[in-house]
Amino acid sequence: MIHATGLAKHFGDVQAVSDVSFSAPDGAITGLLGPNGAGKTTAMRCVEGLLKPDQGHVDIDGIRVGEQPMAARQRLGVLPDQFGLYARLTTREHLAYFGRLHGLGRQAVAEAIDRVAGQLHIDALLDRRVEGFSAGERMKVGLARALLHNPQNLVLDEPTRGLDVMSTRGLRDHLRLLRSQGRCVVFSSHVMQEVEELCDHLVIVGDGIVKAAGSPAELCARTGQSRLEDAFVRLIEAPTGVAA
Ligand SMILES: Nc1ncnc2c1ncn2[C@@H]1O[C@H](COP(=O)(O)OP(=O)(O)OP(=O)(O)O)[C@@H](O)[C@H]1O
Repeated sequence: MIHATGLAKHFGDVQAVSDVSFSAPDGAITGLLGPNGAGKTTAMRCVEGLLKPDQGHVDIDGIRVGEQPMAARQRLGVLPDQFGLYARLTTREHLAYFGRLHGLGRQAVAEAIDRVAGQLHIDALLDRRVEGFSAGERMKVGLARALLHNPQNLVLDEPTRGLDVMSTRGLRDHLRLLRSQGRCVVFSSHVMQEVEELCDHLVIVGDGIVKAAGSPAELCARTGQSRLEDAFVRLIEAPTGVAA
């Protein structure tokens, strides 16, 4: 379970996030949805412990990220923007490196690689260099890396960017599987159809604040719209506080 409370972060003169709070429960997929520049990535990076917020805090399974970053990271898998892979390593070397960073021993790393390779059907990629991989292949390696230490919580920043229909469907199925296992999944997206299909809970972020939160059906009902896209536009354009 992930709780973000009162996050604020600025970069020079830019207030990227002013006040973002949300809860992402276990056994659910939570979507952070917002227009370009809304502050989604900044908020996610605070959750991941990659950015220190100016204000506010994040708790992962009750562990405060700012106070116990290593313990929090053990509970969290991250699929970063652009998948963050080292082109010169093979998939296996890549996964082994990250497994060791998570403190897994040699045998545990080998077992974890076998497990994620089976889950994500990437056996054929294990001994190839990441360089030259397609977007879908890179995504799978990034996801395998995120799941290697079997985390209870998973955050993904725009995971379907650049993926074709089959890879997108494969990812979607995998996120549903993780939900059915009781994991907490948070992802950011611009793609309305995707969040509508996948998310149990949506957090609408605009201008660095949370404009509204609820299930897709609740957000449609609250704004009197039948389509999520129309509800989203209403919520983003609503004066601060009115729609939340
Ligand atoms: N490292 C940085 N330095 C300066 N400004 C930044 C930095 N990171 C983010 N910003 C600014 O903060 C604001 C929020 O950016 P952020 O990337 O969090 O938004 P986003 O909702 O993820 O956008 P997108 O959907 O376009 O990826 C933007 O105005 C962006 O230019």
